[in-house]
Amino acid sequence: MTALSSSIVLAASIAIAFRITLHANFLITSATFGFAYVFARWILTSRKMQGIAPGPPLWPVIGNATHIPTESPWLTFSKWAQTYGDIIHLDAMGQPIIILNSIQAAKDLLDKRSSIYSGRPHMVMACDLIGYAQGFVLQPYGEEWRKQRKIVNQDFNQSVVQRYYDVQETQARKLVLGVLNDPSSLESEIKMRIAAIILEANYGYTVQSKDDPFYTIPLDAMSNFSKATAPGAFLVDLIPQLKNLPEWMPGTGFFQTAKDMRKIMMEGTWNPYLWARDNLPTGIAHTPSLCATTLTQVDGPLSAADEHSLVWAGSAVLGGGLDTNMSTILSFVLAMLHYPEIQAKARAEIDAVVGCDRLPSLADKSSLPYVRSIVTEVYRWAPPVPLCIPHCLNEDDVYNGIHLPKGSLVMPNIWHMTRDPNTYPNPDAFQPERYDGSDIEMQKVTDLVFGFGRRVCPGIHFAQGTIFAIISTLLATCEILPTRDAHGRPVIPEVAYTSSTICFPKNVQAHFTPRTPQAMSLLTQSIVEQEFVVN
Ligand code: HEM
Repeated sequence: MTALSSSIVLAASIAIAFRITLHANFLITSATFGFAYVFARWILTSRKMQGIAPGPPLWPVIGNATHIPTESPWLTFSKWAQTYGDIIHLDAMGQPIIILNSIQAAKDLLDKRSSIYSGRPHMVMACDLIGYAQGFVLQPYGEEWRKQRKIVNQDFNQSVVQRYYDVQETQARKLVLGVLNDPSSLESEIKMRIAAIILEANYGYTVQSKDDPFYTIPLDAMSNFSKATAPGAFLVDLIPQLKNLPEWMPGTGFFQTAKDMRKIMMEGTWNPYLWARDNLPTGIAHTPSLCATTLTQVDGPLSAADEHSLVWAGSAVLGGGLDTNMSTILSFVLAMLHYPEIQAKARAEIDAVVGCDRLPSLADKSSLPYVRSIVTEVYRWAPPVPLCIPHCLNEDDVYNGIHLPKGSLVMPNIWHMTRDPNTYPNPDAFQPERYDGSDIEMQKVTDLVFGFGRRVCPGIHFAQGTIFAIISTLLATCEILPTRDAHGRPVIPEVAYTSSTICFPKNVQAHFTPRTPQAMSLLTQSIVEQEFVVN
């Protein structure tokens, strides 16, 4: 029984006793027993007695509910590491949460014991009432999750992902032209171009404009996903029994909200897939794509079960790939505003390797170690998913003598790991030089930032293509400069982040100017050529 439910039982018994008799002695006796019960339970559930990891003091009933911060929790968990160590146990009204503050613990548990650490939390509103658990980000560890992961892996694994380089380069160039023409469009341009890459790779579909419903409806579905999974947003997640109430009952507006969100989710997930399925035989849907790979592997139509897996795998790619990539590019722009000298150094490398007569491409990646170091330093300096996506522990476990209870949410604090001053001296500084051009050192960062074990990000290689294409094109063709205030003074945004699972730097605005007239004409020319090829 959870602390919450046992305390409710206790409170109810006291209330009944109160009604039965008003005898003062009885009341005093009940109150004394009640207090003794709560106190005894508190002692029994104390950390030492349970053998659980250290953490802030546990209060009866609520546990650590009032200690868990809502603003940038990774910063508080990082500070707590000094007091409580690498593994912290929190209790949110009966829900155990384990924070892993060390690389060693994360690897020992999430990588090496991944057979029991690969679940995901179950959220009533998002999973049961709306249906988001059909996509594999929230799916429990099991057969359907495995099937969808396989579909994504076969299209985005390291050995085949080059097939999307053209799309990534083209959209990177369009993005740069877009911000050169209108720097105020930075955020919307990044979002649109990253979504365009994913929609091409998923469905062979070319986004027509920022109003295209194949682009806008999935975005609405993703924004609803964030709302539905925000901690504490829906009471039904705290009291799951509420989902059994009749829908006509006052106070059950969450049923209608769930229906509205479900409709948007279904449209955003199915419509682009149905377009791809219908347009593949006519050649209108481009290939290769994730859908084309699976659809062309069978003679005739897919079974309903296989079609379901394909549709939801595609949806998870968009869900997993859009905000993470967007956050990375915005953090890059922010870093370049704070460290302009790094732009100059990167350009010198690009000019020496690529020259001025062509644009950089993904084929140049292996010859541009400083640009690769910049990309890695962005991941380290501002990991887009600072607390990872929580894993769920499916069995009781013991690690270094610490009891880790079944059902715990396990959160590796990636932010803390990439700021460890022993590994990364002066960790707040953006210093691509710290890798000394070594890919082994850079990989140590990507090994953290893309998650752990069997749940590790399946889009890691695809993401790295998109990010490198955009960053190298921006560096090769533009000066990234601060905007100016009314008095002509440069405005450099402070380094501040939202508190969401995928965090974004706040208020990033910049001014972009072409480095040379030649850079501008190379960009325009490459788009014209690409459109000629496609048409
Ligand atoms: C900078 C870019 C990206 C970063 C930093 C990133 C990071 C992450 C992280 C930390 C996780 C959680 C891993 C875990 O639970 O241990 C994850 C999961 C996931 N990512 Fe990415 N990701 C990125 C781009 C992408 C892209 C482009 C795709 C599309 C192919 C993608 C698809 C997914 C999916 C589907 C999952 C859920 C995997 C599962 O639950 O089994 N991500 N990502």
